[in-house]
Amino acid sequence: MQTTLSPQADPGSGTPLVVPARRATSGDGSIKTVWRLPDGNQVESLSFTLGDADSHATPDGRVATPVQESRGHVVCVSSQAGCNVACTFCATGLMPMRRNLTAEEIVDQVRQTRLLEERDVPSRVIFAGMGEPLLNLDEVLRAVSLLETEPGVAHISVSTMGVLPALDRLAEEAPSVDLFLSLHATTDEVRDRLVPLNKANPITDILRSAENFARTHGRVTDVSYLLFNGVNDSDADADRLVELLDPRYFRVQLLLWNEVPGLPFSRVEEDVILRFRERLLAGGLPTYIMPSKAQDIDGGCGQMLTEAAKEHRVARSHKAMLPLV
Ligand SMILES: C[S@@+](CC[C@H](N)C(=O)[O-])C[C@H]1O[C@@H](n2cnc3c(N)ncnc32)[C@H](O)[C@@H]1O
Ligand code: SF4
Repeated sequence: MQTTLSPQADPGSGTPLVVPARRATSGDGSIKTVWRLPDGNQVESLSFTLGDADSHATPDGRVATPVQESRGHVVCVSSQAGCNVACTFCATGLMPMRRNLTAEEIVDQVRQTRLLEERDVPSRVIFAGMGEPLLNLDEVLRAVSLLETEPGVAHISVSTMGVLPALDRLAEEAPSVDLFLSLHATTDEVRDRLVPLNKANPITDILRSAENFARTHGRVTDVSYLLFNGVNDSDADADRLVELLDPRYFRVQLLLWNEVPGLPFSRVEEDVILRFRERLLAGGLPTYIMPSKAQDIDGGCGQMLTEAAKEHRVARSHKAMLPLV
């Protein structure tokens, strides 16, 4: 269900920096909001609940919730309007990079979500909406310190493609943050084609930095792995992942791709993701499947702003760059 909203001022905290332009509620209860920024740019956030049904067994029989130890309400915020990393599978990557968000605009996505939604305050905020947080690190670090004192926010996570040396700076300056590293490939050859900044930040380098992050913080790093049909879903990929990741420092969250029309990828079937998970578990690597949220309302980052994406699809020529499948 999608609704168009008029901007509303919040009498409690002055004029909001982000105002809801559109909202859509999924059958699974997730809510996607398109926020209008003061200069007219737009970004998206997603709020959802993690429950027991979203938990998965680890190799030793323990149960791990997908977003570290947090259950409850999660708000996924944007840190940039657009993203110039231009990952070849991502709707946001198809858009032009407009600008970095300020720390206040990032935090206001959480505050305004709390005001709009009649549910508990978010227990976790995750920087996994539009944009690459490490390419807006100063503002993201300021936002993290503001969120640390925000009512009800118990956990803060940053999801990144891995940008060096910004990742090392995040480890040093944000000890409260949990890290999600978006890996999505087990060889540089494949990752170069999925994530253009891999050429400057190859797998070995970002994993070394992420391992250091986990050691420094005393918490495991979650490695996000999106499965693409015929691209990165083989048994050999699973075995390479086991070789690459030390289970003392990493665990894997497997994800299904939200289809973005026009992009040359396809989502794997459920039996493939289950087989892949079993192979990682057999190799001793803690692994869980992150349930897809908001499938019925274009839940993937940037997907509600796909009109903008379509305009720029031809100009960015992803297909020409990427004869992957
Ligand atoms: C949108 S990104 C934002 C944070 C950061 N830029 C990153 O890439 O980790 C958050 C996660 O969503 C994933 N993602 C992007 N497009 C997706 C899609 N269409 N379906 C599922 N996940 C997607 C990314 O790979 C990443 O793991
Ligand atoms: S996946 Fe992340 S880094 Fe890549 S284009 Fe999308 S938002 Fe940017």
